[in-house]
Amino acid sequence: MASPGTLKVAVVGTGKMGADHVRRIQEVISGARVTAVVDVDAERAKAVAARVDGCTAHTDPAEAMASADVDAVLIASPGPAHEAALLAAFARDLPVLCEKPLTPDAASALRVLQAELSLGRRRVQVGFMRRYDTEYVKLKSLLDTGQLGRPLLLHNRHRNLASPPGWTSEMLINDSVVHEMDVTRWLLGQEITGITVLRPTPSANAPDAVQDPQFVLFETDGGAIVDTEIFVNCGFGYQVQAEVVCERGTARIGDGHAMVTTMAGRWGGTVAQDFVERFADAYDREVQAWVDATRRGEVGGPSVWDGYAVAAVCEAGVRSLREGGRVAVELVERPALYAVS
Ligand SMILES: NC(=O)C1=CN([C@@H]2O[C@H](COP(=O)(O)OP(=O)(O)OC[C@H]3O[C@@H](n4cnc5c(N)ncnc54)[C@H](O)[C@@H]3O)[C@@H](O)[C@H]2O)C=CC1
Ligand SMILES: O=C1[C@@H](O)[C@H](O)[C@@H](O)[C@H](O)[C@H]1O
Repeated sequence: MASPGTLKVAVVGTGKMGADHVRRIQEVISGARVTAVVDVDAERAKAVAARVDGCTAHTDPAEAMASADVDAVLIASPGPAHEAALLAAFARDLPVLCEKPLTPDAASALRVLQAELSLGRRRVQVGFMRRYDTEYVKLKSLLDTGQLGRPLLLHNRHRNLASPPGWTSEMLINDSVVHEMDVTRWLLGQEITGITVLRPTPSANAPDAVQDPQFVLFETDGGAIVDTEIFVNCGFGYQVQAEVVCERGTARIGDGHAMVTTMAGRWGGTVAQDFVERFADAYDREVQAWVDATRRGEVGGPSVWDGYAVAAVCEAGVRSLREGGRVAVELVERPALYAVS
């Protein structure tokens, strides 16, 4: 039995991330429990619900949100389904943690932004979990002290073991580099104004017709240049690294290994195999922060503005990938509701 004040959460989408968030809420974090799960695949929803005491299974997000036993929503369905689920949550004035991307394109992200603006207050935290990762938090704290001086360059590397079936060249931008877009804006406190996607010869290990790797350049309104190598069939593991070059020094994250062993004339560690392993702590802290803020009646973390700004960069990035060359990023004026993100 949950204690009074426990947040009753509906989880929409019970695939890889949704099922992991259900486990996290039930077994890892405090202050919340899962009371409903939703999936268009009814059998999958039932299987996940069966593992949680008192949890109901649904195929329609709006039906689950109508339950008196739900007071917050975690959206972990695919990006194209997010807008409908977000609008259903707004209709019930429910707080939301929405997995990235907020929505798959700038127009739909702007509709969500307008809908939240018409509520007059923030209801959504967007799931850019790197903002909760210990290493990224340390890097951000150091940059914010100003000791290193002005950031001039940011180098990112983002490697996945292998792309899942059905992966496309555009998904390297929309599903993967979307994280570097968010951390660039967050770490530097600057908006991205232009993007260029370069296409090296694809790896022989990339599925047919998938442009992998890609090399992506951002320019920012503060004059920084940011590069990201995205390689989703690197074949050896999951690796995310970032190095900021500033006027008086550099700072780099992502090389850490939990343990280094020395044996038989060699030393070394292991490489994580996927994001669930690499960012486990970050997901825990992200969901705990959402639960804690929601129970205090507050909303924090990455906002709908952040989701919209990144959606606009993704859209420009996909155009650059398809047509070549630099594509400018155009944003609407930032509303006062999102003055601090
Ligand atoms: N923060 C991160 O590092 C990561 C975030 N994600 C994000 O999490 C979300 C889910 O991704 P995965 O779990 O990897 O996908 P998945 O394909 O494993 O699971 C998605 C689930 O949603 C269900 N679904 C589809 N349409 C639905 C709808 N309209 N309503 C309810 N359920 C629906 C599917 O049947 C499936 O069970 C995506 O937004 C993705 O971008 C995914 C991986 C890592
Ligand atoms: O969000 C994620 C996935 O959707 C995406 O496919 C991966 O490339 C990212 O590393 C992961 O964090």
